[in-house]
Amino acid sequence: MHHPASIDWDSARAALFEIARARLSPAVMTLTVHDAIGYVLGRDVLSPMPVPHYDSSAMDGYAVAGRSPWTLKIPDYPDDSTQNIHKLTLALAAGEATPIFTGGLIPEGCESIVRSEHARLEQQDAATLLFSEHGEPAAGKDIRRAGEELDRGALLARSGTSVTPRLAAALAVGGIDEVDVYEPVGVAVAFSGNEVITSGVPGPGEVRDAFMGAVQPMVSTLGAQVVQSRRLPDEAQAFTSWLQTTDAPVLMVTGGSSTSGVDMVRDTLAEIGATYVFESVSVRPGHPALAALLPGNRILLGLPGNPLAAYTSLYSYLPALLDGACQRELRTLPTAPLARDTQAGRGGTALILPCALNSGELTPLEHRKSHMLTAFASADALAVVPASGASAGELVGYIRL
Ligand SMILES: Nc1nc2c(c(=O)[nH]1)N[C@H]1C(S)=C(S)[C@@H](COP(=O)(O)OP(=O)(O)OC[C@H]3O[C@@H](n4cnc5c(N)ncnc54)[C@H](O)[C@@H]3O)O[C@H]1N2
Ligand code: MOO
Repeated sequence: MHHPASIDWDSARAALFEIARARLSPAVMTLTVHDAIGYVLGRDVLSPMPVPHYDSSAMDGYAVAGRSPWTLKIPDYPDDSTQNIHKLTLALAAGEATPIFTGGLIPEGCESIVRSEHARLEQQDAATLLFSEHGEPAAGKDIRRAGEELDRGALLARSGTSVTPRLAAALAVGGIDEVDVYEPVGVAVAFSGNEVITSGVPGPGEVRDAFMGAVQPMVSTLGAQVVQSRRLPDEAQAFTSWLQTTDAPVLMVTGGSSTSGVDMVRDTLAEIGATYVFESVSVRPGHPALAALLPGNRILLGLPGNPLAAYTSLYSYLPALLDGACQRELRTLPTAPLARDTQAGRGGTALILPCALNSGELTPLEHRKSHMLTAFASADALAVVPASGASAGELVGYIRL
């Protein structure tokens, strides 16, 4: 029996990242900033203006010039309270003041702001005089300057960045209406397993499907899009024809990946002229996971049939593939300390463990064998424990779920 060469988990991710970067090039489309939420920027976004774009008051109060007391000048405010009064200003000479609101345009001649709670007004003959109860304000006090956050033409967001609602808000403030984003990478998924049933309580020798219906939203959470999803019989010819005729940049199959010689995926790959990106990974669960380059610059991800192994593999490899496709850096994992000593996997491999993440600490959950899903269902993160194992308190990388 052929024993496929295993590579370590980091190398598997790096190899997939490289092949996706070289072979996939998702199209770029233009969307409004808010429709672009959930997509990945396909081009840098430069600021069309300085941010903030004008000098404004940071406080409600009075714009002043020169030293106190200041003679108050009041603009003609419109009766219509829906009007924008932020633009209504009166130029100031030394010794003058005018009311201003937070965000109001700084009038010509203004040197600083006296906050309303520090202001005292006194009527003297026809004039209203303004005094500051906080002493003379320093020059520039409570004035927010144009460009203090970004210069005109500065990078607002880099290509490859995911558009979150937070980024959309920052882009809108920067005066951006539309951005260029990558079309999500299309993923065709095939689920194998003649023993799999799709409804009801399974009898002995049958299993209820762990994938269909869950993989699709998971793939979109990870930033790609399922474009086709089907069941395949455990039959080499059906699998070969699916591989040959499916026109999607990424193909993903669950099950049939085992290295025992009774599973169909590996036998078929050589036949259709595929080359392995990796054949097997030194990690548990999920060592039979594989990736291959198919004719036509398509990439196949073979996920093991055991449900937890399939999902840990999906979360391990699809993000690396998408980082490559979107021409950005391969993401590095955040780290956190393990709550207890953890041994390496059987045969000295790395381990991927469903964990709770509490107070910054990763606690491995019970029921995490590769055919079990309850720990994964409630986990906050998948910890990646190195092949050497890790002691309590040691930092390990993790994937946030
Ligand atoms: N002799 C060996 N046997 C196995 C090895 C090995 O190295 N030598 N590896 C084991 C490991 S580890 C895994 S993981 C699995 C990989 O199996 P396959 O990818 O070939 O998947 P299947 O054999 O089709 O299924 C395995 C397991 O998963 C269940 N399954 C499959 N699809 C579904 C589904 N949609 N929903 C729920 N459960 C599913 C299937 O019934 C099996 O129980 O091989 C080990 N064996
Ligand atoms: O490695 Mo298997 O993938 O343990 O379940």
